[in-house]
Amino acid sequence: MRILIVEDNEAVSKVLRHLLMQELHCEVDIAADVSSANALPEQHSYFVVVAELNLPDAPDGEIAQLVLMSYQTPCIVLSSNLDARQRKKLLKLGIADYVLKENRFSYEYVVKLVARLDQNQHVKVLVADDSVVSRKFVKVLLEQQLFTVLEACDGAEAITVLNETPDIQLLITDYNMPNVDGFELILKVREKFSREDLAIIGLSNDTDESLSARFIKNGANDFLQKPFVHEEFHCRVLNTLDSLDMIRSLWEQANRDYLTKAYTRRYFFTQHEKDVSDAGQFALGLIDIDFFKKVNDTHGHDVGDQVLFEFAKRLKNAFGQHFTVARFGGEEFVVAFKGLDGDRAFTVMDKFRQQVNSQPFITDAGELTISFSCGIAKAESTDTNLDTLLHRADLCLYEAKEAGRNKVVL
Ligand SMILES: Nc1nc2c(ncn2[C@@H]2O[C@H](COP(=O)(O)OP(=O)(O)OP(=O)(O)O)[C@@H](O)[C@H]2O)c(=O)[nH]1
Repeated sequence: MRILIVEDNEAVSKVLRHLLMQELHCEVDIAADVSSANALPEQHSYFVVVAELNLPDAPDGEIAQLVLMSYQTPCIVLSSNLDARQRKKLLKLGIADYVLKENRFSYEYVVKLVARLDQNQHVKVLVADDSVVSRKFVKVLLEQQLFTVLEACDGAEAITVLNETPDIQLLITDYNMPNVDGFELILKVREKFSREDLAIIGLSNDTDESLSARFIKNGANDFLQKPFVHEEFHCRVLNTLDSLDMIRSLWEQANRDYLTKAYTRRYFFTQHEKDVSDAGQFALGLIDIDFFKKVNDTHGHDVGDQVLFEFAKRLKNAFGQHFTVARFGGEEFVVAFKGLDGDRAFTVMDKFRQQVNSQPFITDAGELTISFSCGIAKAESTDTNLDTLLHRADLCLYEAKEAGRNKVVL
């Protein structure tokens, strides 16, 4: 990512360049005025231009138009003070945002904004509104922030689009729509998409003051009364997406192991507790890497970590697409073979065992040959919980270790 700063105050441009390079690891060019900036976009392609509003050779914000029209690049405007006329003009032009140079937080905000714009390129937003004018207006605002925007003319179409495009992260929906209105839409959507899957913002020009609370009680994350100003819209959208990121990150921390990114014991139990007593086939494999302490003792903890990471990667590649792969702690892993009987689980696990043992692990200490032992237990009609199944798998694992390791025991 490459960024251009057009700023005549050297102290400001240096601080900004330092922060952008440090935080976002991007390349940054600086121009002190428009005439020196003009040559640069021919040499480089810029992700965004951060430009001062009043430059020596462009004293009235002409730079913003130049960046948007000639450079065809998103623009963040910096200013020491912005009057109402200039603000209106800039928003109408379609800048990504403006930042008032008030204190050091202003520069941190610029960095956060650039990072968010970069992320937004991969974020899909669905706008559901029966008014074409209103829908297009919201779409333009979102595209200024580099979001990919999909449209639906009512709630029914919104549901279809969401089902066809499950990676949509944000739904912005109007209240009054034919067929399926905003409330009904949210209720239907929340049956399938949880708060960590999809964020929702409600919109309405209805004057009923209970609307915002009703939207949020029905499952929306936020609500905006129409007509709204650009800045409020952008802030609400960004706040909502920040919260979504935070919820997802908490979910990841609770459900994925930090080192190997395999699922945690907690996720394993919440996901599979019921499978034990269900009518379908269910088996699990409890895995323990052999002589792992020796890897640590001989080559150090970091090499031990590399082995764990690579082992989990191989496990996920082999089974992760269809089955849950979890790290229970240390060098112990579990695979939940939902839909497989014990014999089939044994066969696939034994094949994996042979692959692991025959393909050395590349580590900082060179190539290491790794083996593991595994106990497989299948669910019986008398089983009522995962612990009893895990206990049986553990007994089989013990047998595999006793029999010399590098073995799978059913
Ligand atoms: N590098 C690293 N080591 C870990 C981690 N968690 C646990 N260990 C180590 O894993 C080792 C487990 O050793 P043991 O339980 O004695 O088992 P083993 O050496 O694999 O021997 P067997 O299971 O009997 O074949 C210990 O040395 C732990 O310190 C981790 O996250 N990283």
